[in-house]
Amino acid sequence: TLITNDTSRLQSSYEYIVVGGGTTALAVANRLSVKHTVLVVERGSDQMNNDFVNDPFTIFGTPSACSFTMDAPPQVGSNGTRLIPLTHGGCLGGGSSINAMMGSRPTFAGMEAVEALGNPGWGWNDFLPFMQKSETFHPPNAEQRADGADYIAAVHGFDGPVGVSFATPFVAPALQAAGVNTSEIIYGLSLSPDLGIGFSGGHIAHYYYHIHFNEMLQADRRSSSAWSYLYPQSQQRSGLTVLTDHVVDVVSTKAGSNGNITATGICVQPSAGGPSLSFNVKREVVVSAGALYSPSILQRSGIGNATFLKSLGIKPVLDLPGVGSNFQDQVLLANVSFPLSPSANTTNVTAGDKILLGIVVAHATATNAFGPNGTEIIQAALLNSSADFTLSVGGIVVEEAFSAQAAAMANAYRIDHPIIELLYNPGSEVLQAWSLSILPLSRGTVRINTTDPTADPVVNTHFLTVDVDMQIAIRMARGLAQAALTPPFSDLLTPDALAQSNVPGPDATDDQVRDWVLATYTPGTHFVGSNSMMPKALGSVVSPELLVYGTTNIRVADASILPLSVCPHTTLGLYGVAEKAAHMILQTAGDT
Ligand SMILES: Cc1cc2nc3c(=O)[nH]c(=O)nc-3n(C[C@H](O)[C@H](O)[C@H](O)COP(=O)(O)OP(=O)(O)OC[C@H]3O[C@@H](n4cnc5c(N)ncnc54)[C@H](O)[C@@H]3O)c2cc1C
Repeated sequence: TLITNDTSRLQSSYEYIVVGGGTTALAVANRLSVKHTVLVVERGSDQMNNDFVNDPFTIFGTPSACSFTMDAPPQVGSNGTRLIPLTHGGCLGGGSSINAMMGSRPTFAGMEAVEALGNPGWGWNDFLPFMQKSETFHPPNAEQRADGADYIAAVHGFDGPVGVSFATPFVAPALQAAGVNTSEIIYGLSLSPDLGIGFSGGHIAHYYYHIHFNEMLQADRRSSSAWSYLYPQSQQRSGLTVLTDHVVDVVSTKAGSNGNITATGICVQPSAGGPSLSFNVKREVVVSAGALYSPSILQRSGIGNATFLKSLGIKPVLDLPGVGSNFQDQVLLANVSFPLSPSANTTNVTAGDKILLGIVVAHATATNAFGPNGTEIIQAALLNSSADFTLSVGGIVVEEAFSAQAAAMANAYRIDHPIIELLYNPGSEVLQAWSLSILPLSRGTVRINTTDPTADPVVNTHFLTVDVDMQIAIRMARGLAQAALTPPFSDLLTPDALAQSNVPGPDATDDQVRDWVLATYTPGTHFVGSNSMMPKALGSVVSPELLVYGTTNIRVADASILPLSVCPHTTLGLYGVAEKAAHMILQTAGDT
């Protein structure tokens, strides 16, 4: 594999061009380049030898050469005042080179909802084999099993590129045990044998991570898509060229006789500035720049809302109003730290210097979180939600997109999709409990405001603008307070830990909790949906084959295609998307 930032080493034409060198992109490129020439173009740099990026125990959130943040402007869902930071990965590996490596998957109920939105072939049973193809799962060893880890072999893969394993040794067994027991009490849940079984029903689980812990494979290294699909000796491809430090400006197209358009290549420029240059494509262009950037590339290429594009001086080649709409993310209550009791200051609780996030997690269903009628309460709230605000801001482009998604979500909750994730983090001075909403209904937009390819798009998140999302966020905050007051987790904290944390106590009114949520929440950083896969009549962008509607050979393969936020954490699901995308592309090429 040739990885370079020097364009003089490149050919002028490739069979496939992959736009972006991130999580999904490198997996797609790996599979296509077994038999075909492939060019990957990544805006960021190659950080292969950067130990800070590779080390899975680097303190999460520390800025790195791969970590970038843009701000969403203040809006209703942020009290009209706060900027909302949108952090993303910007080197080879993309988000997988900076993320917290928590290895969850979408659920059975979630993938059924995706399929029900007009996407045959995307239900759990069809999708699972693609997730399995991507992974080498490392079963827990005797020591980890003794501490509570378990797995179900039938749902895993054992010879894919991505290393997935429990931490070795278990990070902080005493905290994990406390987190399990407290979550059992708060949500009435029990320990699952494996969090990747598409679980129906809420559960508690010990997290596994996308980390190569295995000495034979790669010891203690982040299993980013770069370290899984690109760098290892076993993954070298003579047909694969990766151009770094170059930003893709547009996909060049020509019109066909039947009204469809066909990609002929791409136009790129050095990320640091300089003259543009073009590459031709013989077969397909795969846009994989992530949910924040893929819509921008389509928009610059003249694919999007024609009126909007004209307002920026861009000649529309395809009027596809859904490009950049249906953007969504979960809401994370993460500014929550509880002071550690001095008596609990042991590495069994604090994890010493090997801190990983979310070492134990509870996935609560609506019934677990809202009581015996929880599912009916949330279903009614979803089905009675008004589309007016979301339609007015462009979060959806046709009203039916909102009702169809609300109905698919309501059905997922009927099956028993989780609604809240509660997770516990170790630490030497404080312990953290965080809470993540999983399946929001609020929808935002990603739109360029300039044709400069190096500029960030404007992302209007519109988080928490649909009331059901706020109801869930309030329940999330209540769960955090309960955790701080419920033994055995509370036994690890100082007696005044809840007051010190600023989390509203049990006596706070819903209005007080709402205010705290609006002042405190951050994005889950699992951005999806901005080029959604749904029927075109719902104002969507790609078909179930991931082809951009109205094109013969432009596919999108990244988090932007997910119409719903069905993954508690996205990465392992996105490797499934990548494997499925590559399979469909190779089918079109007649290779499978
Ligand atoms: C801080 C953080 C923590 C997270 N923690 C977890 C976790 O614990 N577990 C989990 O499963 N998920 C986690 N995620 C989410 C997960 O990492 C992302 O959802 C996933 O990486 C997105 O993959 P993608 O392929 O859609 O896009 P990305 O991986 O973002 O790849 C897009 C790539 O395209 C490049 N690009 C963009 N525009 C252009 C252009 N014009 N030209 C060329 N290149 C371009 C970008 O530089 C980037 O490398 C986290 C994310 C963040 C940001």
